[in-house]
Amino acid sequence: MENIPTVGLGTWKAVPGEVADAVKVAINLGYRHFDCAYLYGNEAEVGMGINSKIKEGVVKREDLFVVSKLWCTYHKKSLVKTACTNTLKALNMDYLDLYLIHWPMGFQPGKKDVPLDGFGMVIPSNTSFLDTWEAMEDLVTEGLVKNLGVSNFNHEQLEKLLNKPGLRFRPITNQIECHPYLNQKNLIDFCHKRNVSVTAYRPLGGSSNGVDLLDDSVVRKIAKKHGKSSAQPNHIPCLLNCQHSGCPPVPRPLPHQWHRQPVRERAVIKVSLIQLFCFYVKLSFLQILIRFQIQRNVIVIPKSVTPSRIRENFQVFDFELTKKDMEELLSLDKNLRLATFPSTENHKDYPFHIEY
Ligand SMILES: NC(=O)C1=CN([C@@H]2O[C@H](COP(=O)(O)OP(=O)(O)OC[C@H]3O[C@@H](n4cnc5c(N)ncnc54)[C@H](OP(=O)(O)O)[C@@H]3O)[C@@H](O)[C@H]2O)C=CC1
Ligand SMILES: O=C1CO[C@H](CO)[C@@H](O)[C@@H]1O
Repeated sequence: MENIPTVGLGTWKAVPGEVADAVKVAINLGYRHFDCAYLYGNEAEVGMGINSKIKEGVVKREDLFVVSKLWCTYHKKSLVKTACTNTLKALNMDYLDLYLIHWPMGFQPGKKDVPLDGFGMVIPSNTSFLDTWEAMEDLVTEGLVKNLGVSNFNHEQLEKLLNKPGLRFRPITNQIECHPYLNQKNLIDFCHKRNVSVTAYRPLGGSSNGVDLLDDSVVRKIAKKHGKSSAQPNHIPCLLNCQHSGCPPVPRPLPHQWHRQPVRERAVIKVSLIQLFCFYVKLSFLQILIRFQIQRNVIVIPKSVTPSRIRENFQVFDFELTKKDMEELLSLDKNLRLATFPSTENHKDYPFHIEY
């Protein structure tokens, strides 16, 4: 079983036109894991970003860990290979490192990704994820995919899959929503006990209809406490270019001295410095949420198309949360699930009717 790089780049809602550049920036910064899906409608652009870095010689294909997901309208055994080859064509790649069943629920095949009935509820297919898994296993045998996994599976569904008679390949991960307001402790414990890793999606509160975890006082407190904030002044360019004790050192002799600036100008500069400082500290708040997952042995795939954030989200290996920080973050749980997929609630395989 291959190791999945701990921090990957999420690509949901990363629009074509932005995402190829984001991927390139990420590769330059050291990201090696990319989380894609047919559903996100941007695999061709993600592939362009990755392939251009391979062409430049910055990375080799084998250095990367590219993940995609089988959408629900392709659960019929006869459609699984078509779905996978379409994804490979879009990405312009020969193989995937990991292919996930995106949801345990199969939908009626067709042009609509989420086919709905007159009541606005999803039209299911008569498939079972155990059968779908067999077709997924064929993809490994045929060399199109290196590893298999699942996403949005509850513990009973995962257990059922692990106990499937004649299982040829085990799922290596369960990709699930996970952040301090839905910490998934029980499901994570369950997966880890069965040697299935967990990948946290929406780790920062989500790309769409999310929660603002920056507003949480505990998250803010822990983030402030960690060197991230005290390290920030080094990143702040000195607006005055002076050597006043409150400013970071600058490399060359200075034309202007802080104490010689007019009072009004000093006030304006102070405000700018504070704003800049807050900007950086705010960014660092979210690093805490990524670090939180890493320290729980959970793989994490924050999404960003903003270069400074892509960088920030990867700078999470130079500090450690204490046991108390971890406990405090865990205590924030309020079972707040963001990705509830309400139109699928009546589906026989809807995963969220049981506790975990
Ligand atoms: N298996 C599944 O069913 C699901 C899988 N996923 C996967 O998980 C990934 C991550 O989840 P996602 O829903 O995207 O949400 P995230 O929790 O990763 O949050 C992404 C949002 O946070 C912003 N952001 C990122 N970094 C920072 C930062 N340092 N400071 C401030 N804001 C920041 C992004 O903005 P911007 O881009 O503008 O910088 C974006 O709006 C998805 O992209 C997808 O790959 C997601 C949902 C379901
Ligand atoms: O990956 C995904 C992106 O988010 C969607 C809405 O929550 C999910 O349905 C989907 O699984």
